[in-house]
Amino acid sequence: MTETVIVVGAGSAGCVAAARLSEDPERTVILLEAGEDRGHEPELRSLNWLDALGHRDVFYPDLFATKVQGGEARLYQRGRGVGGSASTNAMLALPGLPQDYDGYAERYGLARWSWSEVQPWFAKLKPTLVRSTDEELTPVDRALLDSGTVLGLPDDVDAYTPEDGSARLYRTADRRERRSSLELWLDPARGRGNLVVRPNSQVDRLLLDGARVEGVILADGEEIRGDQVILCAGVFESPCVLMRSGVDRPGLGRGLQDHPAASVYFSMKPEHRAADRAIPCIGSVLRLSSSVGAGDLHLLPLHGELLASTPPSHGLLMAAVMRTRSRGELTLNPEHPLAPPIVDERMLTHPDDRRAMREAIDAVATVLSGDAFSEIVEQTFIDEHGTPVDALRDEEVFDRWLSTYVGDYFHAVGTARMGGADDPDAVTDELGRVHGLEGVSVWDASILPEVPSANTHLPVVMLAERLSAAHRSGSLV
Ligand SMILES: Cc1cc2nc3c(=O)[nH]c(=O)nc-3n(C[C@H](O)[C@H](O)[C@H](O)COP(=O)(O)OP(=O)(O)OC[C@H]3O[C@@H](n4cnc5c(N)ncnc54)[C@H](O)[C@@H]3O)c2cc1C
Repeated sequence: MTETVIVVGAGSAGCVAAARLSEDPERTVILLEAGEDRGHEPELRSLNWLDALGHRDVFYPDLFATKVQGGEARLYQRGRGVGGSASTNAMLALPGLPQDYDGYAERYGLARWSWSEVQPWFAKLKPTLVRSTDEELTPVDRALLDSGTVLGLPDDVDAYTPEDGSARLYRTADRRERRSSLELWLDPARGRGNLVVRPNSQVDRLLLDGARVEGVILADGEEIRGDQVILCAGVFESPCVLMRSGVDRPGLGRGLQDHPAASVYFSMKPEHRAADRAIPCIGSVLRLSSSVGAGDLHLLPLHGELLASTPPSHGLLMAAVMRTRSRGELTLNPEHPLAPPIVDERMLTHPDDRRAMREAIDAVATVLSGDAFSEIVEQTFIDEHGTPVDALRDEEVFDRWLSTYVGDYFHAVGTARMGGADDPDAVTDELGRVHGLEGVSVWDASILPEVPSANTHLPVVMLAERLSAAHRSGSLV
């Protein structure tokens, strides 16, 4: 054996990294995961995301985030266990827009992460996805697919292209079950003699000899030695492992971005109330542009029995701002450094983000009053008091509502971002190697410098695929 690589965290990125790196029989790969190995339980395989969402044992119970300044800290959903968030997410798969990646090149000097560089990698991932068929659409999906025209946009465009309009979603699934990082990458690799998968192994910090990393130290004190450590512990934990190891780059933990999202609920007319648990509960999206960005808003529908806190037999339209300028940060919990960090998202602090959200909610109201939704919707409401969506026309009501109800879209990135060594806010170089240390890299959502205009699983898989290839060849291809 010539090299031992320790991969920390078995989620979207870690499953890909461990599988790809262990293709070389000369390399030993040890995949360490804090949670259990239960990614094959039926709830996590189900095509209906609500089954996974209801399986609380596979989420971190104690990760909280303050969404907006002055607001309460609320639970942040994050998958825990082999499969990570890739086994608990809603399976929606989008690559993002050319301007997202061209922005990485322009604003952060990351020319090798421009759209022309990443597009071929997204093209290779497309055959692993399925696109919603007519049979898989809920009544709410069908109404949304007919609603682009209400906003002057085309209906039923291809979501994998940058065009605005209503679109059927692609999913990390086949026609029967989830097919994500665990199923497509890690499972086929598990029989290899040079790959060890260790659940219930939370990494505390790096094992260091000066600036040279020699392995990791687990929370129970066990030392595991290796030549390279690749952190894939996710946007909240990879920076914490570095912080607990004494890394103090100014940008570490800063630069956190997510998509702010807020939902308008509605009760359905009786003939549309039954949601079939077997079909995916989200099958479409409507992409549009605000006055501050192109393709920067998503309207996403959901149909079915949602959360315990909301009435059954209803649906919602969620408005999400997909290009954001606001940034938050995370810090270690001073009393319990091994517990989840303190997360302050500071969403909507930038006026453009607030303006984009205003326009997104106006678009929701317009769509809900169009013919397609009037056919199926009985009543709209924006809170537990049954306040109708029209109340949001008032700016004061709108701001109060946002401060209480705006959430994230589970798409956090940016807490250990890529950039040059002379860029004080950069934590890693363009290959994910941590500046100032030798032998440790970050390959997960933490290193994306801005949140792309997409649900983040597929961009993270693209990142891990590309960095795995670079690890083999020595440079980005
Ligand atoms: C509820 C939910 C719904 C989502 N829906 C979608 C969607 O539909 N489409 C989409 O594209 N994206 C979606 N996302 C976002 C997407 O899943 C994430 O962006 C992506 O999975 C992040 O990948 P990652 O590898 O960075 O982290 P993760 O997949 O979160 O993996 C990190 C792993 O590291 C482990 N870990 C953490 N700390 C340690 C430690 N110290 N030692 C060892 N292991 C550790 C964790 O337990 C976890 O398994 C959703 C996310 C959630 C939570």
